[in-house]
Amino acid sequence: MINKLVIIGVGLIGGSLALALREAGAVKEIVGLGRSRENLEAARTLGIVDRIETDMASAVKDADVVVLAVPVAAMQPTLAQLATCLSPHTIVTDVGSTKRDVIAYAQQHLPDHLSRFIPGHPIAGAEKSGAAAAFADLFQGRNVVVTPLPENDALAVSRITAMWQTCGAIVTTMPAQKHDEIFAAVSHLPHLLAFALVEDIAFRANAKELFSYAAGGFRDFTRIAGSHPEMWRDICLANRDALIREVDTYQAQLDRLRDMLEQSDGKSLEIVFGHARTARAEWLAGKPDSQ
Ligand SMILES: NC(=O)C1=CN([C@@H]2O[C@H](COP(=O)(O)OP(=O)(O)OC[C@H]3O[C@@H](n4cnc5c(N)ncnc54)[C@H](O)[C@@H]3O)[C@@H](O)[C@H]2O)C=CC1
Ligand SMILES: O=C(O)C(=O)Cc1ccc(O)cc1
Repeated sequence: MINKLVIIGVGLIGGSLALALREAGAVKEIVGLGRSRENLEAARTLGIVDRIETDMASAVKDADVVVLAVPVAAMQPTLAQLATCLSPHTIVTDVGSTKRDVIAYAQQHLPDHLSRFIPGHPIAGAEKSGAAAAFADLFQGRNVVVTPLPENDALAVSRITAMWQTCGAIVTTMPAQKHDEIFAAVSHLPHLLAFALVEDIAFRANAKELFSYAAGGFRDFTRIAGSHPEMWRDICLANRDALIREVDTYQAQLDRLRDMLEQSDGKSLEIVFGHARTARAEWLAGKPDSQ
């Protein structure tokens, strides 16, 4: 049971966590803090938070758990502010999509609180944002990756693990470096590609005509280009070294396919498409559901 939970950034992820914990009866009081008054008011009206605060010190006073659910570049100023008013017993965790940068900010601003700063990343979400997009089931059956620090208190790690398990999530742990490399490949690269494809089509002279004929394949491939630009700017920059390596690898794959086209090498194209189709089917078959 969490007596006082503070969510900083009550958007899709912070709001969904609040709803899931409330639905599970695992929290007594939820306080919301954030940048946009309008979004916070919506969060209160929707029953996501019990009350909203504008002052960090009064928000986090005597909190058991503080969850940082702001875009990753906003983690630094948020941690700097938090450092001035955090109670020693409060456990702090984050939901950022990148982990090395957030950990570096925590090391910089909370050097004496690292035993209770537990880095985390729920692998669940959507292209929607804001409190109005939040829903309690978002984390059911989804993975949450925790990247513990050597300084972490074992009890604090188990409390954050239990918090996510209460939301129906499956918690795994790994080093932050490995986390950032994995998500560069399977999350950050696909988002970059989706944005790039839509950008490429949208600014052609005949864009309107092209879009008018785009069908389900285009919609599926580009769904994530509907994601929040500020959030994805921050993620791509925070993980730019790993993401650049993935862009280069993908570029090499495109060059390979381009050569096959130039050579009219249908046999090789079919082999690549076949491998990809089988690999995708095997991946989907191993997942608990099809998201
Ligand atoms: N959207 C997704 O699918 C996923 C996002 N994440 C991570 O979760 C975090 C939050 O993302 P979402 O909930 O999707 O975004 P969101 O845009 O729905 O919510 C972010 C909230 O933070 C507030 N905010 C922004 N800058 C702030 C600042 N400087 N100070 C205080 N509040 C501020 C915004 O007003 C908004 O309410 C990000 O770090 C993101 O990388 C993690 C997993 C999935
Ligand atoms: O919309 C989708 O399919 C996503 O990929 C959601 C998502 C976005 C960011 C994350 O760090 C994790 C999951």
